[in-house]
Amino acid sequence: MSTHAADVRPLMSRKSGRLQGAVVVPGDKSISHRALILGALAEGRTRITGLLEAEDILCTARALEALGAGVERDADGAWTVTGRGLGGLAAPAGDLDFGNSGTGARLMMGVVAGHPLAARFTGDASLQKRPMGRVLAPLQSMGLAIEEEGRNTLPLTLVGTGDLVPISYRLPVPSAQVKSAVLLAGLFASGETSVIESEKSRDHTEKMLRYFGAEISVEPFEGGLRIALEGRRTLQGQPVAVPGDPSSAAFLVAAALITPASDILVKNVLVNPTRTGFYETLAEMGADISFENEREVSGEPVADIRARTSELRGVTVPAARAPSMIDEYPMLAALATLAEGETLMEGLAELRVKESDRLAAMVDGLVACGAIAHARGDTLTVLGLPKVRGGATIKTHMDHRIAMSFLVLGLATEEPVTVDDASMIATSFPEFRTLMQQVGATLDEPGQASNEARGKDHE
Ligand SMILES: O=C(O)C1=C[C@@H](OP(=O)(O)O)[C@@H](O)[C@H](O)C1
Ligand SMILES: C=C(OP(=O)(O)O)C(=O)O
Repeated sequence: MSTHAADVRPLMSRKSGRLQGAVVVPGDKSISHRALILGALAEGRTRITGLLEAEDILCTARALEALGAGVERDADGAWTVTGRGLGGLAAPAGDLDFGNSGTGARLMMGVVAGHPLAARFTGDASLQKRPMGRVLAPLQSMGLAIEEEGRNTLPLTLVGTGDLVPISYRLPVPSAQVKSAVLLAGLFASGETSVIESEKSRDHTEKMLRYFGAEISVEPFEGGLRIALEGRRTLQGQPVAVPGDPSSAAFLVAAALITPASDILVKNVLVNPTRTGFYETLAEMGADISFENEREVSGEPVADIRARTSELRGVTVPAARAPSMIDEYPMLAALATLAEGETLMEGLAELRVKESDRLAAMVDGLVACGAIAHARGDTLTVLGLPKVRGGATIKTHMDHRIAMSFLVLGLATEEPVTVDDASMIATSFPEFRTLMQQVGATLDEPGQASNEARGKDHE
């Protein structure tokens, strides 16, 4: 059971002046999970530079180690994974604990499915509420067995097999995690496994599989895409340089837009088009942002993102854009409170099954801050105001993105914004507070700010 309740740490942000500077955000979370996993399934060694050293990723690293892969942090900060080859992982001695990470748990289900071993998957209180049926259903049709039959949430004991059968699977939900779990399982099945998606979701698994030597094709299919993988092909360990996470960069960019006279450069950010919906939306809202120094790193497009203070206007964000900015809606919703007019965000059903129900958490928190927001079905509407009051303590529900989004909003509200627990930020972006402070943002523990103020009164 998680000991999370004991570590709860509130954090407060206050109206900030000019933010400026150049920062480097930590490595992309999605690519980091995949580099560790493919490294473990490959022959030979995979050296990873820029790996995100956050809780979600460390959980995946520990799970792979428990399954027999070699995972080590080198003295220079790079990580080396010693692969066991396809099908070479072994039964773990204890539970595989994925903490707060949906990606880690779901991708690793595809890996365990292809090995003749049993593993008990578990996670924290948030992860234990999240739906796993979306991954278990296709994996079961390939041959995975579940000890707790009929159960779709963790903890679960999964029993894999050396005899997976390939499937052709049409994604019922737009999810890169489901797509990736099926493709990873497909590595172990003899013949072609294919996944059909109607909206293109992040494609890091496909790209990295190809890079490690898998036989994989991606073709247009009935208005969407069909990804086909030939099973039982050896993967070869490769060097991987992980670029900065655009989902983490989003918080710094957003902070620059809503604080006066700000100018921030976030360097070395992944700008794969399956991940840049937030930046596209910001441009439509009139934000002063630009991609500079565009280049390619390990087969992924990378750029430095510059953001300056901007007058934003409300826009309609179409449902088709949701997969490419799925984790950025909390931040966008917070920004929309300060844009002129209405922002309508459509097609957000998936937000209800993230680390928290993000639609509900955003509406509740925004309304508590004096903003105007409501959710109807899978649409979120926010009406911008010239000023937002703030002055609330936000319930973050063990959700890192809710915590970071409200801390950014608090830099521009009239009164400070407190989040009830900032500890979950460590799951994806442990350097958040340091980097925000480095560019000039005012973030402190709630008691700390009032002590400082009191100290000043006596000076
Ligand atoms: O594949 C991935 O790395 C991810 C996919 C997305 O989840 P879904 O697959 O549930 O959309 C995203 O929200 C998550 O942060 C990372
Ligand atoms: C949804 C997220 O991650 P995961 O699904 O891996 O928990 C996220 O980081 O916003």
